[in-house]
Amino acid sequence: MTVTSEHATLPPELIGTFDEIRRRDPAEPYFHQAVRELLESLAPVLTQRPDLAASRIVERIVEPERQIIFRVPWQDDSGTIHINRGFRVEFNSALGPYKGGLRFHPSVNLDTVKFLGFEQVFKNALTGLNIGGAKGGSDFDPKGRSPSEIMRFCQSFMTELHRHLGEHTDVPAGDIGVGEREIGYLFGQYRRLTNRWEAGVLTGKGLGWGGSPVRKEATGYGNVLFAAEMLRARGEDLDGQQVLVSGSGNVAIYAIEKAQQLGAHVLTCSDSGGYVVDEKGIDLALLQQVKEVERGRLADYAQRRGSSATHVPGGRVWDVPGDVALPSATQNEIDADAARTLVGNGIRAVSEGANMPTTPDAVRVLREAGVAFGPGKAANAGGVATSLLEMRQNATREPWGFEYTEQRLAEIMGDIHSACAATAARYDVPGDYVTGANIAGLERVADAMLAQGLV
Ligand SMILES: NC(=O)C1=CN([C@@H]2O[C@H](COP(=O)(O)OP(=O)(O)OC[C@H]3O[C@@H](n4cnc5c(N)ncnc54)[C@H](O)[C@@H]3O)[C@@H](O)[C@H]2O)C=CC1
Ligand SMILES: O=C(O)CCC(=O)C(=O)O
Repeated sequence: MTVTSEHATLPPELIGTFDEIRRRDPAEPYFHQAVRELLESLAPVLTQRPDLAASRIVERIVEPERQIIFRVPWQDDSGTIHINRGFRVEFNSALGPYKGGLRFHPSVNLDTVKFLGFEQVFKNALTGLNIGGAKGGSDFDPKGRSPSEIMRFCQSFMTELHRHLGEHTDVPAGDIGVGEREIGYLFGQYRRLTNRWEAGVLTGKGLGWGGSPVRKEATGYGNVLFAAEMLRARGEDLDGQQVLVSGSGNVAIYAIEKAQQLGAHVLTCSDSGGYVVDEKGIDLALLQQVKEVERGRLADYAQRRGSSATHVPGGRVWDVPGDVALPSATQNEIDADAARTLVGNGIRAVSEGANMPTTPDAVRVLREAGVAFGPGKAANAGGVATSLLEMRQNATREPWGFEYTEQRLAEIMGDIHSACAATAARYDVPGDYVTGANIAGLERVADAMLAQGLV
């Protein structure tokens, strides 16, 4: 083994493990990035827990339990046949049934799904609940497709995937391009194929047929609650802060709502066509009308909002000065250059609503500048945690109210923040939420695996 500068940040005993991952799956850069980020945090726990190395827990944890790749044929409205590819990576079920969302986006490939599934394992462990980790999706592009095309695609996707699912086996939910509408089509097809009303097999369902209050809001709300906890630990709060949000989908919209409820001034949001800066603060009702109801573009928001809002085609929200950044669109959307701009503009906290939105170099820039940094596996865990609350309501057939469910979410986010902070302090890196989240998540999964024999 040749040790190179690329290995400098890895614990020496894990260099071989990391090289082996790259040798086996050389075309998976996102997965390598996610694994490296975890391994870089593990030196202190490996020193204190020699049982982990002896049982080769890290080598086992980086290998998915199962990867499913399948053909998804479907017909568009004009009768043309399309063939997409479907994926489900069932990464780890030591803590409970596989759990994690489905992403429909043309960029989806095995690498994307694998990195997301890997992150999901530790995120789900951090919730303190009994859920394993998985992720799935397809390279299907829903943009511009009619509702009946979306329905036919979902039906074809589920026709293959259903044999791998079950409320005690694997429970998907939404992610990019998959919301309540798509979950409805997927559930309908699952029910037809299995002849079972098995509500707990999918989460993110509609409220009238087994969904949970607050699931739709949970990821965005949870991320803002996590950011508020990080600020509180520094003697600050969100009231009056200038907040930058990227994205304008599910996570972004409900992050904006909760930040505004807590007194923040949300200046920005974005989509793949560009971003909006609104000096009066984002008008949530208008944003929801444009994005959730009309499924339109942000340029329409700026046009209808009047003089307070500017639409900037292309570009990035991170050039706008602000106090708190909530990246809520997609992976690697804050690079080192954007991070330096944020730091130069006086950013005080960055909390990841999206999965892996900050590149490793950018994370280093932020941490070295003393910015409070909430990694996605902790900060955006409110969505999956509320999915578990949905499954709980499905199992008992007892629906909860909005306020009660939101209170449970707030408690879970507070507990996740405390677990990360306490673990960071225990390993002599107080305030380092990355190390805290990685070690706390890994230890919970590892302990379950050790208790279950050679799994
Ligand atoms: N929906 C959920 O419960 C959870 C979602 N997440 C993560 O949050 C992020 C956003 O997901 P959702 O809001 O659910 O999806 P969504 O489909 O509702 O919205 C995605 C947003 O990101 C933007 N976007 C996507 N790809 C982009 C690209 N390549 N360039 C620029 N903008 C892009 C879209 O324009 C849209 O505004 C993803 O990283 C997802 O994995 C994390 C935890 C839970
Ligand atoms: O609610 C879920 O099961 C999964 C949410 C998700 O995909 C995520 O946390 O990234």
